[in-house]
Amino acid sequence: MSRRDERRRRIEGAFEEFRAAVAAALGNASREHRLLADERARDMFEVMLRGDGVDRALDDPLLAGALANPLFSQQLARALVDRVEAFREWSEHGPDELATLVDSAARGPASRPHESWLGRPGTADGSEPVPELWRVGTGVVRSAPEPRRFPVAVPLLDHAHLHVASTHESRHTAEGLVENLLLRVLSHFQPGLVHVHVWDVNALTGSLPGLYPLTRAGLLTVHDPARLHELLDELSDHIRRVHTGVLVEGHQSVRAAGGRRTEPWRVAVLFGNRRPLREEHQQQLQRVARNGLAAGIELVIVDIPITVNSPIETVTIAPDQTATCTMTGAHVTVALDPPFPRAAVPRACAAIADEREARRTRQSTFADLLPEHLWRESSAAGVAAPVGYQDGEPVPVALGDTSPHALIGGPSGSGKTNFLYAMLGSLAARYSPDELELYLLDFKEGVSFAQFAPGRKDPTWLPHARLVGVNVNTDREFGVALLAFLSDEMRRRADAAKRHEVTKLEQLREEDPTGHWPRIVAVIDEFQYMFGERDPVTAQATQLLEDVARRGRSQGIHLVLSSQDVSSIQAFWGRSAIFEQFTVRIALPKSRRVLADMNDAATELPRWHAVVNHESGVRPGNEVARIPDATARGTIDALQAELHRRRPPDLAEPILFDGSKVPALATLPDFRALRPSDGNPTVLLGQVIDVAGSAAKVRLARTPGRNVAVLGSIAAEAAAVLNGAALSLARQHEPGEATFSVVWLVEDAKPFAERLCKQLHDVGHEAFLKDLNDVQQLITGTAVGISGRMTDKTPAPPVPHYLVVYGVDAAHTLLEQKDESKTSGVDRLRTVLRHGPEHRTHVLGWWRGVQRLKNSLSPGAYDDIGAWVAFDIQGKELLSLGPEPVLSWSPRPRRGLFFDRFEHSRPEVVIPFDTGEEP
Ligand SMILES: Nc1ncnc2c1ncn2[C@@H]1O[C@H](COP(=O)(O)OP(=O)(O)OP(=O)(O)O)[C@@H](O)[C@H]1O
Repeated sequence: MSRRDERRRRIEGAFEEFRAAVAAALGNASREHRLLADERARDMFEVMLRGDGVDRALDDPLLAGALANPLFSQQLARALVDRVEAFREWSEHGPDELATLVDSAARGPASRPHESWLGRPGTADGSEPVPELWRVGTGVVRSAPEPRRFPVAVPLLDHAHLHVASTHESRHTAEGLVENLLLRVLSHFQPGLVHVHVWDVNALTGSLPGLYPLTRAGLLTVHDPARLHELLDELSDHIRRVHTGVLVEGHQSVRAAGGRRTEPWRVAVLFGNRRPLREEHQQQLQRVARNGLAAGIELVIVDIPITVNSPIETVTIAPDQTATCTMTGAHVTVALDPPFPRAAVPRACAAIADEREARRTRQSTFADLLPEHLWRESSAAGVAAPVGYQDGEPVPVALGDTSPHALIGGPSGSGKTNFLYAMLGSLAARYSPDELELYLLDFKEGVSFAQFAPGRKDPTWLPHARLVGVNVNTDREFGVALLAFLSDEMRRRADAAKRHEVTKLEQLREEDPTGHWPRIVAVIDEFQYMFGERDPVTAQATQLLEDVARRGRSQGIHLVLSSQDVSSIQAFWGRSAIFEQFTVRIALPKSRRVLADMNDAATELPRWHAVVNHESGVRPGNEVARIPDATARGTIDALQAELHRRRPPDLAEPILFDGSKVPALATLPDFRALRPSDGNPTVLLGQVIDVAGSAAKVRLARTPGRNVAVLGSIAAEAAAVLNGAALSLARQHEPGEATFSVVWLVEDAKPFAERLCKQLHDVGHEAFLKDLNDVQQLITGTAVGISGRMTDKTPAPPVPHYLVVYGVDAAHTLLEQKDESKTSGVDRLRTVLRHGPEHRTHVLGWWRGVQRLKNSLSPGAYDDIGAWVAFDIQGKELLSLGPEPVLSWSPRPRRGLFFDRFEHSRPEVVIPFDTGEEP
């Protein structure tokens, strides 16, 4: 081998070595690199797997290779285990919990299989909670490791509208879904409680054919494709009417008003073609959607792109007929229930229509007005109750802040009293006496409200009644008294509200939850009597009526005025401030002027019907109702018996004001409250006309003028006042502490005087019966005694002395005679009248007329008679003794006019007492 070859071989060898060394080095690096790359690929795979979710990864074709690669099998296995773990809670409990939830929130036809209800009309009357959910199909969580099925249901009526979006391929599934839902709803409630409207942009007929039998019962209306505006107008009108009629302020929806539902639901189904509606329709539909739920309007919008600003549930149906809905979210695939059997649907609808017709033609009774459960409603926001029915639907009357007062008109015999009974019964059954108080006054000759107070035949009474006035037709003052009472109560409530820094009763009730703040409904039947004359009573009544009508609404005080003929009531129509407040108008057949001028609905009204209008009588507010018989036996009387039985044990009986009754002195609270005392005694002269039934009082102070005169020709009337006065004085003195001189100067009065003496003796007092023979001596003796005390510098304390004199004027001739000191009896009487009161000597005298009083006393002496009660004397005769308002007084049987110069600016009417057994 040459040296050259040798070197080459060595070089090559060295290179070989180098290459081997380099190769070895490079081989190491590449292995390292491969390992690193594998690790990184595994990490990235895991990130992808978990980031997008195992399910999506499993379905992703781009990842198919990676998923099959054994390199990643560990990561895949770990992610699958974790997924099962994550779903464990859901898989074990979720579907079952959902099933239970749907079961409880969607009772009966709302979720049960159709076999158990389809074809049987529903019974729910809306007073029970309405199902919150309605079943549409079965759902499954696509990604769950073990796909378990659960029922899917959506909220409807009162809770949410429904939007269904389908494709051309799935439209028939959408129609099936809508039909199923409508059948569930229609079959849950009593026929008539749900009305369906259908509008289809593409078809006059054709959509939802299975429901057509409902048309004949008026439960399905199919609208012309070209007339969507008519349907939308109808729905808008309905919302407005419900808002003014049934939704008294604060009632959030029709479901709150009056227990049993008073308004049917209206379900409007609109089928579109996936193109937007015209702009104006779009806007109107949005308005209906916004305000409809509270008014009982449910929109089912199919394939109309629209956004609405109110709760709405969306079901989206894919071309493969699977659906998703907003209720369950994007991960749940819903298999919608198949349509109910073709033949069964029209049969079921026919059954509903038949039942509805049967209900409509059936005469509704008083019992139908009553709720299933008594006394469940709250009057915080107002009161509402059905008063009758129209086509089987209840027609309510609502009184609240927005419809504060009601005016009822109807000629005699048209059923006004019956209407009032129906209304009062329906209200009293819903609201407990703690929620509602009734003040009932009847100016009719009859005694229509008497039955609400305890009577001899029927001792039960209506627990809500706080006052019942009957036979008040001649006492218009009682109307004034009631209005004055309401006005005072209104002020009391306003003050309480102010203290709590609120303005309305509803807020006051919230602020003062333990307070007793019921709504007050005051009914005045034949109220026009109050305004019958041009006199101070009418003036006062008008002023008070205006006060209560304007300000009662926010204090929960509501007036219901009824009359045979309201057309001529000046106080009413002449004062817009009054009648504008009477937004509820109820017109019975042939009534005039109760409704607005152009609204003649009452003329056509059949017997026993009423137009109920909550919009001040304008035509669109008309609702016609047939009023059931509420007067027959077993109606209002039976309800009253039941309510009476349930009354709270400490509830007082209503005050009964019976104009034909004579108040008994002995039982009068004001009389029983009298006790001996050191102060000035008070005489009770009769009962004034007020809500409390209080007595007319005169305080016998030790000042001039504290004598009392009775003026009139009838001894019995005079005696009722004088004896009542004397007996009330007797209660205020210990026996023997006062002297009573009882003098009869006319024969008619003798028995009354004798009886008074006996009654005074019976209670331990000294009473001296005197007559014409003794009168001169009595007057002289008394006058001399008084004069003596006046000159005496240190007189003994005076002994109270009451001279009860019947027929003072009869002694005039006798008293005109002068005695040895040249002083006449008339002068002595004057001394007694003038100076007696300061020395506790008071005259309670009867003069048989104003002229006789004037004749028997010198002119200045009239001033010494500070208080008087006049009976059969015309007002103008009394003008010399009292203020100008006496002029309007015309005497009436068993009523006196009372005036106390020290206390009154105007006289008051009094009812004389029954002071004990007749003589
Ligand atoms: N809805 C009704 N269904 C059956 N009978 C009725 C109905 N309404 C009233 N009646 C009967 O008609 C008669 C007259 O009714 P109601 O006394 O209510 O009339 P009114 O308008 O108050 O008459 P008036 O002013 O003369 O008393 C009564 O006998 C009553 O029972």
